[in-house]
Amino acid sequence: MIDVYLFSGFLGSGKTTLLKHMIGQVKAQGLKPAVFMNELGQTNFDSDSVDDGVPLKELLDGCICCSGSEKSEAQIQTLLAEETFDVLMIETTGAAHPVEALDAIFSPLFAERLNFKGIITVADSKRWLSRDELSPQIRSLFLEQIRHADLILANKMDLLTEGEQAKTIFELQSLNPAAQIIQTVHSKVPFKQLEKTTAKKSDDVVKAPVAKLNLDTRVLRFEAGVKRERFEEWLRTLPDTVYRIKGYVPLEGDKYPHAFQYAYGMAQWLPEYMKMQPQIVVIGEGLEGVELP
Ligand SMILES: Nc1nc2c(ncn2[C@@H]2O[C@H](COP(=O)(O)OP(=O)(O)OP(=O)(O)O)[C@@H](O)[C@H]2O)c(=O)[nH]1
Repeated sequence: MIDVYLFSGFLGSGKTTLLKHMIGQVKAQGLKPAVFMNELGQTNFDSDSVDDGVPLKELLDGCICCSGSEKSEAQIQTLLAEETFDVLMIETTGAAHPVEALDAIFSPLFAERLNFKGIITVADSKRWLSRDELSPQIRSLFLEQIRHADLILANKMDLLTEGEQAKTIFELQSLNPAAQIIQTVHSKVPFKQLEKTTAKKSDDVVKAPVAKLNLDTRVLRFEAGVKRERFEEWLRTLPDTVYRIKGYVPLEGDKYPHAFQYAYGMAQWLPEYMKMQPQIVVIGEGLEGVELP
């Protein structure tokens, strides 16, 4: 399995700086890193930070979250098909909600190959102290990135007085009591600290991991084809806390499993012209009782 780390954090907080350190350290351990970068603009200036020889894929001018997640999936799939590597580091845009960015990683296509290690959020400590100046929308994203982290780097500590440093750590910890917080300057942290990070996991059925707030994922496999009606009936019985389903559903009588998407109670079926693994990933809270019909 390939370990996957998701780097989150507000614009300019120090994600690319972290990426550079991590690439060096991963290599020094004799492991091979690969990088997936997401930029909102059409050009990725940060890609120069990635050494030659490190497999790199980019999603430009779109967000890894929401509408961009399918493109991201395709890019990650290409990376897996074309390259051999041990660690995948994903840098999201500063505008991405970290939990939405997980969508691309939780694809059923990768369930057997990717081991999600967690969300590492680089928090700009200086900005944290002046967060009240941000617009409510941006502030809320800023807080979400910290709230959902498995590991928080309280970065840019060099710009704070001792008193401000203590205040920042206390406040960050109050916002996300479960996360480990490390104070950093220029995102300097040993890769070993990241390796210790684990995203919350559920039972054996879970192949993909979990973000905070009890978000679980389950991979459910089909043994045989199902009737579409029966499957849609089953969807209606799911609790509201199932936020997302995607994968491939084999329908009785059809040659190939259909591509299937479900979000906000709405289902979408798409024909598929290749034999994909008949399995779906379910993402939500309280998924213990969720079984296929
Ligand atoms: N003073 C100070 N500057 C830092 C620190 N960490 C990063 N920087 C600087 O902050 C700027 C932004 O750092 P990046 O690593 O590019 O930030 P980013 O999160 O990748 O930025 P985006 O990709 O635009 O979201 C750079 O000029 C860094 O040198 C730090 O701990 N202290």
